[in-house]
Amino acid sequence: MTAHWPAPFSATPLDATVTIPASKSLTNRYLVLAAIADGESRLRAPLQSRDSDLMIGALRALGAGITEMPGAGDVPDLVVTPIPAGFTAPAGLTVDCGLAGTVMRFVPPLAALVSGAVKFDGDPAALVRPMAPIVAALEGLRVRVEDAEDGFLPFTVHGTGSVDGGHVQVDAGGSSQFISAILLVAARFNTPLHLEHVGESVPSVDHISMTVEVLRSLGVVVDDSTPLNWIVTPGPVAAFDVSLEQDLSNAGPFLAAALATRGTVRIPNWPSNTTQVGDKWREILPQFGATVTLEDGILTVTGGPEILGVDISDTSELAPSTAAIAALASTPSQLRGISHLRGHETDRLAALVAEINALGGNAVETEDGLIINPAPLHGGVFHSYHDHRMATAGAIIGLAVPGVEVENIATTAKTMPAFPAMWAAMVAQTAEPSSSADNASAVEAGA
Ligand SMILES: O=C(O)C1=C[C@@H](OP(=O)(O)O)[C@@H](O)[C@H](O)C1
Ligand SMILES: C=C(OP(=O)(O)O)C(=O)O
Repeated sequence: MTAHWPAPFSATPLDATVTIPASKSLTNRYLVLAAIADGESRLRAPLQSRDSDLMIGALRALGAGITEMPGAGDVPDLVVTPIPAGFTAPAGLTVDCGLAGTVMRFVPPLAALVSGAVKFDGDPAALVRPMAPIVAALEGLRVRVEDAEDGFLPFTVHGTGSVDGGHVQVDAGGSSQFISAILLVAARFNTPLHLEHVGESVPSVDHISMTVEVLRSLGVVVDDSTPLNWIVTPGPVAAFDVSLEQDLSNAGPFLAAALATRGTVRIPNWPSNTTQVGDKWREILPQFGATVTLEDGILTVTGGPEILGVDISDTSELAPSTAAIAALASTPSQLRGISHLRGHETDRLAALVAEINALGGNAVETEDGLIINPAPLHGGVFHSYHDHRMATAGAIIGLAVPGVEVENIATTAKTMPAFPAMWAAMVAQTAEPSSSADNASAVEAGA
């Protein structure tokens, strides 16, 4: 059994500069689109992590050529040649989705565009994540999906090499990825796709906007003028050469560190214009009493003298970090509109309540989120549930509460394998202020 990770505690305010690896959501979208583009594409400084590795493995298995090439920095670029026309999946192919929502939702519609049977499987925790709407959408597009009656992985997609579009209804109340998945490949359908959401409200709508914006940037015509309806016109996906933005959602724990220690954390190269939901930290953190500035591309967050409670909706994948900050606040917080977190890497609402309360906190689950009341926290084990954002939530709390140990910190490899080293280096910058410039580059290198 791996030892628990003693979360670094900082009795003094941090003063640190951190650079974050590339966005998971952008890397995995661009990888899928490169696999169906009209020529060779290049991803510069992409994410290197378990989720991106799983996507690369899936796309290679489906016929795409993906090669590492030296990049401008430490991270190699990826050069992608698209899936050849008429590709047939090798007999017995199983795609390992791990625990990656972007792989288990985005790749099955792509498998429908090649010939042959492709089985999708994943980690034990992946086998309880909702998949029924993807299966229903594929079946609505007249794609045969085998063993999918229970609405979960594993199942097998029987592709015929082409998909006709048409009007498809999908209930994306459980995940925005059900919409993104179909939209991403729809330009390669034979006829226009009209995708319509039916059901309760769609979560994580920023991620759907990201999908639409990325598609448009590659010449795909998407009409989203009617709310909850998307029409995609068949046509080429233009081959591309993109530099990936850093992951602004994964910036969250580092920015939260400024609040947890009443210190300052700076992130250079913050994009001035982005589709990432993580840009919302600029709205969220001031509500907790932090000062946030964006000048010359440097995002600077300084924690206030105390953390104020918040009442906030639709934090999507930012919710675990937001809850961790709320657990350190001096007034109550309510997080709303995140019931779908029950279908993320784990049931995040139950997990956050269990782990915050195990440290002496006072968190309760509501129908659509969490209420977190102020309470003095103490040290103890913070369990991760194989969830990278649970692990980083434990790290945030551990900065302010001595004696927190995070179980399975290695699960951060899902989107940020260097997290433990980056976190230690961030804390070390403050411990040795005279060498802060050196430490800044160590953090940037993820050393
Ligand atoms: O499309 C994407 O890249 C994502 C969409 C969101 O999923 P949900 O809509 O299931 O929240 C988000 O939480 C996930 O981390 C990434
Ligand atoms: C929900 C998340 O991931 P996934 O892409 O696996 O859905 C997440 O990263 O917070």
